[in-house]
Amino acid sequence: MDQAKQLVLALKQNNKSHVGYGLQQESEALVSHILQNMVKSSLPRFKPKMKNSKDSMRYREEGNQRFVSGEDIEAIESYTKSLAYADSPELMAYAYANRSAALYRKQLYEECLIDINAALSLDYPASKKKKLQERGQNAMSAVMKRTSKSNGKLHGMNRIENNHSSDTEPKEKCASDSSVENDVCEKFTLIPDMGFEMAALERSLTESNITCDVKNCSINSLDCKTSRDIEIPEYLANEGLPQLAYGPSKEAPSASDGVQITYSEKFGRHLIATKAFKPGDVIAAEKPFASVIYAERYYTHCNHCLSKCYNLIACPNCPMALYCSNHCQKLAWAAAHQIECRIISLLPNLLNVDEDKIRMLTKIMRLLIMVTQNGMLIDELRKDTEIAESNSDSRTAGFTDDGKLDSFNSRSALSLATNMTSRPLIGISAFACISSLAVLLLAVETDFFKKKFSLAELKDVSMYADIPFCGAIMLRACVIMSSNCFSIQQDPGIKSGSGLYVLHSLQNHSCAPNTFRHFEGLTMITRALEPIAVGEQIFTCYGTAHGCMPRNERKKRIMEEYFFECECPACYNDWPTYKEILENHIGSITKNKDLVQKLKPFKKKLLKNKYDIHAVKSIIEILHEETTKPCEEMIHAVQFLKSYYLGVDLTAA
Ligand SMILES: C[S@@+](CC[C@H](N)C(=O)[O-])C[C@H]1O[C@@H](n2cnc3c(N)ncnc32)[C@H](O)[C@@H]1O
Repeated sequence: MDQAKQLVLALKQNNKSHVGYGLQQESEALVSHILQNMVKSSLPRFKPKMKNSKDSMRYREEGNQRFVSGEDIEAIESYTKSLAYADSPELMAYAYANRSAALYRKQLYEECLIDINAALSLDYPASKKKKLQERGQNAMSAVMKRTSKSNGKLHGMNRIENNHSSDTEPKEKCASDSSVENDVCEKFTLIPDMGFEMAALERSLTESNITCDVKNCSINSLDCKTSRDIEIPEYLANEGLPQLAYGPSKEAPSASDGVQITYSEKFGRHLIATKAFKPGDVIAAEKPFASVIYAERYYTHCNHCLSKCYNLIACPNCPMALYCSNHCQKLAWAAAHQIECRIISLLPNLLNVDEDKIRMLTKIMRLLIMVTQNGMLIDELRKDTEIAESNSDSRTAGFTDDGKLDSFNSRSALSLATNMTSRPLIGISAFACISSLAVLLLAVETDFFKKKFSLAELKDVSMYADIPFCGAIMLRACVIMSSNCFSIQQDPGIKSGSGLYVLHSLQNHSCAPNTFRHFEGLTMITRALEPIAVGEQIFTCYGTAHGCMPRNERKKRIMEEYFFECECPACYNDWPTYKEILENHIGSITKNKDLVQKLKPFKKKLLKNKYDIHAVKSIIEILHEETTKPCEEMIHAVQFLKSYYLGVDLTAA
């Protein structure tokens, strides 16, 4: 048997627990072996995607064509690409100016003004400035009109300050005396030329002394949200921030004090209710330990906070990372991008645009960067790994010294389920190759290991213990992330990235879960979908809801991706899909006169006010008590509850 296969088998067979710890030595041996072979073989040349005028002009032209055909949103995306690839102030200015035209036509006037200011502050040709300024005046009038009409708060203002306005620039005189309009003028003054700021920006990024603290990065990234404010429906804004039912748990502060971490052979670690939950109660609220944007959202969403943004600004070095604000850009640089910047632009050429591999590589590299704080804490991580590996208790694996599962602690993050024993050899081997490639790129392309190595230096990789150590951490990251990551959906139906949420990763799956999740910024919030009694397990759904997928398909997917046989009530009893239930009125209560009578007052309340969420919760409680599933009315009621918190149109529910 060849050596690599033996090493993979050792990883599967020596697996001491189902969680992340206990495999460091075996993982290092496997990664070292692959690395050694990679270094010996003739690797393709690492050729990065760089900013360049040809691509910038090509995307601008693409944007122009889309603009002419009336496809404004698509044009905005093309102009954003043009901006990302621009390698001169002039090309950047063109991209901003053209994007402002599409934004103007889309009636996104505030965003339009931001881009006009950006173009004017760069090298926009003097001969074309007049037209741009005219557009700016028109956009400004439209904003003023809109603002005085609503007399409300103006959204999106921070970004103009964050991005390109300058306090030192003279402000244009206001045409009106009204205080709202004065405010508008203050925020949206068209600025004259400010010169090219790229060098200054780069300097400020490099010199930035923002510490790489996961907790703070996440909190700050929420602060930068401006466009989100507009999108949250008023009824939700009035609800205030979601509060954990019963307050935070002492053992797992991101969870409610009404749940407990438990372990069993059958379920591994999981969450059990120790107090009763009502529909809508918040069971957990958590920011991600690490999150990454999906490549298909590079030019529509902020690389750091993952929010949708029409005014993305570009990383000065690479054409792949764009941000909603300078604030997010600085946080991203400090947290991980200073290392990743070089690598992400290599991947498309290196991995032949295999999206799954690129996605996994970016995720594991991000996790490594976070757990070692940009490579500064490798020794500390090594010591901590030893402490963590000495705990053989599956329930408390990865708990901190003060006995907590901490959402922002590396030890806790690296303790999540790996499914190593159940994985096919080929899957582990593929992950080992991706991890070896990732650590090799870090060693030869960045200063992550304090210096840049040449390939020749790495012929005997055992001389540099940090390299196989970090490669092995990334191998663990592969298996952890493939079993635990959640897609992040800040806007219903739009998955903008993927996040590792430590506490949420302890939730097991059911195709008929008793909870649902939604996002506020990067924070994931889990709420009870129906009453949950003391002693019941908290279940989430891993993307195979019984209503939308037939049983065989669900079971196959769950087995292939999560390695267990789903025995939830929907699978066990082969419940029909939503379509079948609704078409055939399965479990309908219409013939149960008493129950219909009981629900009447709440339905009346809802007819009066479709946002009366208390009435919906009462209906769910009554149906939960008095019907068996599947039940047509229950489907409507829980759909309504979900839609309410997801902020989607309630009339469609
Ligand atoms: C995100 S983790 C959930 C927490 C996990 N039980 C643990 O021990 O950390 C996903 C893994 O948990 C296990 N799992 C999830 N739902 C399960 C269920 N309903 N029954 C049995 N195992 C389940 C599977 O091994 C799955 O790959």
